[in-house]
Amino acid sequence: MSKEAVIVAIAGGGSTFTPGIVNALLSGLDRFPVVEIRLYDIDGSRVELMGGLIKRIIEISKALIKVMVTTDGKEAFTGVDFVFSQIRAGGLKMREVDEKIPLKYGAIGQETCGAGGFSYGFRTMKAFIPLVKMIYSYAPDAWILNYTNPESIVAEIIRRTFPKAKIINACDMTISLEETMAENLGYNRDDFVPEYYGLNHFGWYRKIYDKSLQRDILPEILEKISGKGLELHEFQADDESWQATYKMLGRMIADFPGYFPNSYFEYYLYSDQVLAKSDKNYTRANEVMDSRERDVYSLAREIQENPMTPIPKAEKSKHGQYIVDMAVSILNDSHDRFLLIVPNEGSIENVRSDAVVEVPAYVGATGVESITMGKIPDFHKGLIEAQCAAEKLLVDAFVEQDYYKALQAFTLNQAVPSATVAKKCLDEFIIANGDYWPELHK
Ligand SMILES: NC(=O)c1ccc[n+]([C@@H]2O[C@H](COP(=O)([O-])OP(=O)(O)OC[C@H]3O[C@@H](n4cnc5c(N)ncnc54)[C@H](O)[C@@H]3O)[C@@H](O)[C@H]2O)c1
Ligand SMILES: O=P(O)(O)OC[C@H]1O[C@H](O[C@H]2[C@H](O)[C@@H](O)[C@@H](O)O[C@@H]2CO)[C@H](O)[C@@H](O)[C@@H]1O
Ligand SMILES: [Mn+2]
Repeated sequence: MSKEAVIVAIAGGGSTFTPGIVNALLSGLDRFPVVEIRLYDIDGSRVELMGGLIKRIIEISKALIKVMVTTDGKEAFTGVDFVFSQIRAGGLKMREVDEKIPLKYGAIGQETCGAGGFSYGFRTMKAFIPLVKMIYSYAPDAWILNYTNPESIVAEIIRRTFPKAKIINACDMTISLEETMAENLGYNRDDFVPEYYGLNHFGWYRKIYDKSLQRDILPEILEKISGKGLELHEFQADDESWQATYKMLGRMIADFPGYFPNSYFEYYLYSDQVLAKSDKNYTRANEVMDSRERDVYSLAREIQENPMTPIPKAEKSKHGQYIVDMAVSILNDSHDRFLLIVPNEGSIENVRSDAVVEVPAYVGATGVESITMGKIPDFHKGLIEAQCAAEKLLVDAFVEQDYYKALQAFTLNQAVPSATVAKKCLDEFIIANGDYWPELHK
C-alpha cells in the first residue's frame, strides 16, 4: 500500500453519509493522503447525483482528488487500498417495512433491533457476501472498513465466511455517546480511555479513565446524569427522536446503576415504553426520508442543475471522522485505540469465545488487537448470551436456509415478546422481502 497516494472506494457511495466521510477525508489529508475516491453503488442514478455533490465539495476544497462514480465492481475496486462499506440492502423503503411489520403485531419496529433488525440482517448478509468476494477478487490486499448494519450479524457472517479477511467492523454509536457525555458535562473526549464491553448496540461502559484528570470519571458521569439523561446541543440537536433516546439514558442509569448502557437498550429493556410512543404509520425510516435523505439529495439535485450552487459550510461528521481515524491508524501503524466489533476469543472471559463482541482494540498495519476484559456481571452476561445465541441462530438459518432456525432466532430475540409474534413477523417478512432474503425451507 502506498503511504503517499491512497485510493479509497466507498461501497454504497450513494449513502447519505458519503458527504460527511469525504469532508473527514479532506480535513485529514496531511495524515491520510487520498488521491482518488471511487463511489460504487448498485443504484446508478443515485450515485451519479451523489458524485456531482462530492465533486463540488472537492472542487471547493481545492484538493487534488480524482472522483470516480461507477456501478461496475471491477472499475471500482481494482487497485484500491481501502474500501469503506456502507450499503443499505433494500434502501430506506425496506427499512420502513422492517419497522412497520413488527409494530402491527405489538413488537418494536427498529432498524437494527428486534424482528426488524433480523429482517435487515438477512437482507444484508445476502448482499454483503458477494460484495466482499468481489472486492477481494479485484483488490486482494485492500482493507475493508465496514459499518454496514446490522453490524453484529454482519460481523458474525464475516467471522464464519472470511475468517482471515482484512475487515474491521466498527460502529459510531459509542463515539456519539462519549462526545455527548464530554460536551454536556465539560470533559474532553480526547482524554477518554473507555472500558466498554458487549455486542454491537448492546453493551456497557464500566470505566472511563480520563488521562488529563488521571482518574476514572464514570462514577461522576453516572451521578450527574442519573434520572436526567443527556442532551444533544449541536449535531442532531433538532432531531426529537435522538433527543428522546439520549434522555432515556438517565432512566436506564437510575434503574441499573453502576454502568453506562448503550442507548439501544431502550428497545430491549423498555420496549413497552418505546411501543407506547411509536406511530405505526410513521416510523424512523419516514423521519430519515423526510430529513437527512431529503436534504442531502435535494442539494445533490440542485448541483446537478446548477454546478455552481453554493454548498453550506463543509461539516465533517463524527461518523466520517471515526472511519478516517481507523484508516489513518492502519496506514501509519499507529496502534490507536477504538471500540471495535471483533471475535471474542476470550476477551470477555465469561462469554462464549465464538461470540462477536464490541470491546476496546488497538489498530495497526497488521490489523486489530483487542484487549482482555475479564469477567462481566451476570445481568450483562445473561442479556449478551441470549442475544448472541439469537444472532447466531439467524446466521445459521441464513447459511442452512432453515425456516425453523429463523423462527428460533426471532423468538429468542429479546425485543420480540412471544413465539406467536415472532412467527407472524417472520411469515410476513418472508413475503415482504421476496428476493432480498434467502429462500427458507421447512
Ligand atoms: N455502524 C454505524 O455506526 C452506522 C452509522 C450510520 C449508518 N450505518 C449504516 O450505513 C449504511 C448506509 O446508511 P444510509 O442511511 O446512508 O443508507 P442509504 O440508503 O442512504 O445509502 C446506502 C446506499 O447503499 C446502496 N446499496 C444498497 N445495496 C448495495 C450493494 N449491494 N452494493 C452497493 N451499494 C448498495 C444504496 O443504493 C444506497 O445508495 C446502513 O447499513 C446503515 O445502517 C451504520
Ligand atoms: O435513525 P438514524 O438513521 O438517524 O440512525 C441510525 C444509526 O444510529 C447510530 O448512528 C448515528 C450516530 O450515533 C451519530 O453520531 C451520527 O453519526 O448519526 C448516526 C446516524 O444517525 C448507529 O450507530 C447506527 O448504527 C445506526 O444506523
Ligand atoms: Mn451503529
